Amino acid sequence: MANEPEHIGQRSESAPPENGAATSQGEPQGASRGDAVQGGATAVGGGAAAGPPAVRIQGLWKKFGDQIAVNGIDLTLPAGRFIGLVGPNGAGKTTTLSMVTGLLRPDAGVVEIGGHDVWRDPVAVKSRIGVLPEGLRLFERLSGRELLGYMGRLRGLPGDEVDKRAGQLLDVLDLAGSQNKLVVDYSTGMRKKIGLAAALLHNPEILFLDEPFEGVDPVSAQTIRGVLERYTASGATVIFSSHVMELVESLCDWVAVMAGGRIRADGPIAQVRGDAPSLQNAFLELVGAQGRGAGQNLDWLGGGAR
Ligand SMILES: Nc1ncnc2c1ncn2[C@@H]1O[C@H](COP(=O)(O)OP(=O)(O)OP(=O)(O)O)[C@@H](O)[C@H]1O
Repeated sequence: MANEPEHIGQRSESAPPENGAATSQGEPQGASRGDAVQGGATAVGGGAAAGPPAVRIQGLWKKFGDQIAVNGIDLTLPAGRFIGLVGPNGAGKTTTLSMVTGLLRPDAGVVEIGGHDVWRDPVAVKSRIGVLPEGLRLFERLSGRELLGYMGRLRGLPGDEVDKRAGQLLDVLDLAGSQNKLVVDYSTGMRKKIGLAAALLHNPEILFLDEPFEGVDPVSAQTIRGVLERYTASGATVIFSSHVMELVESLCDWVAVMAGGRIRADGPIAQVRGDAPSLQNAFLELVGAQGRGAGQNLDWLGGGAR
């Protein structure tokens, strides 16, 4: 199990909750590389700050009908890191993040945030985390400024503190000019930014972001990046999912690779990258996509040659 020091080269997944998913235990574990580089638990003990890890996941399972979305994962993510959760479409990233942040109840498994059980101790957990979920639902009929005011009060912050923080976040995220516009009229990127501001308002210890850079222009991406780097420099933890490997490689110091509902590798970026020239190459190898054809069967496709 991931909570015990494991031998490198051995990733043991937990048993399924009942008999439902037993067949998956017999599936091939994907690239052997994944087995060789998993390093969450051992590396945490080997130098990260003392105290509980940011996230400890044990035997986490979720099925939707016959579809196993998350296949009994064990994962320990250290505190104070910039962590990327990567994986192909349908890997189980959003389902995992939803269960970790208390938005979706697992079929089985335990999740602890900063040593607190997400389902047994939700108040302690929710005061420590900020979340920018996928498909963020916002109060559309509030202005950006009103939304932050409301979220700040929900978090129990005094009104003048909410005003101060909201004003600063709106400025930094370049939303000050749109603060009185209704959220329903915000663009995709503006929604991401106001969602990020709402997630940061109470100064959480751990920030979970599902695809924070999707639909965000390069200038705003740079701004978000700066805010997140400043945030982690204070010792806080960012955990975000992404498909953009260059981004993960340049931003993160820790990565977990998911595919088919399982963790294929996790640990410091350099360790997961190994001898591969880039994280992208390592990723393709880990998820078994290396050498996948680029549409050779589409022999009819070639509009330019007409
Ligand atoms: N509410 C749901 N009902 C049925 N199946 C679901 C549901 N949510 C997720 N799934 C399935 O679970 C699997 C994992 O989906 P998930 O959204 O967690 O993947 P992901 O890694 O976030 O993918 P992407 O990168 O495309 O966003 C997929 O096969 C998906 O179809």
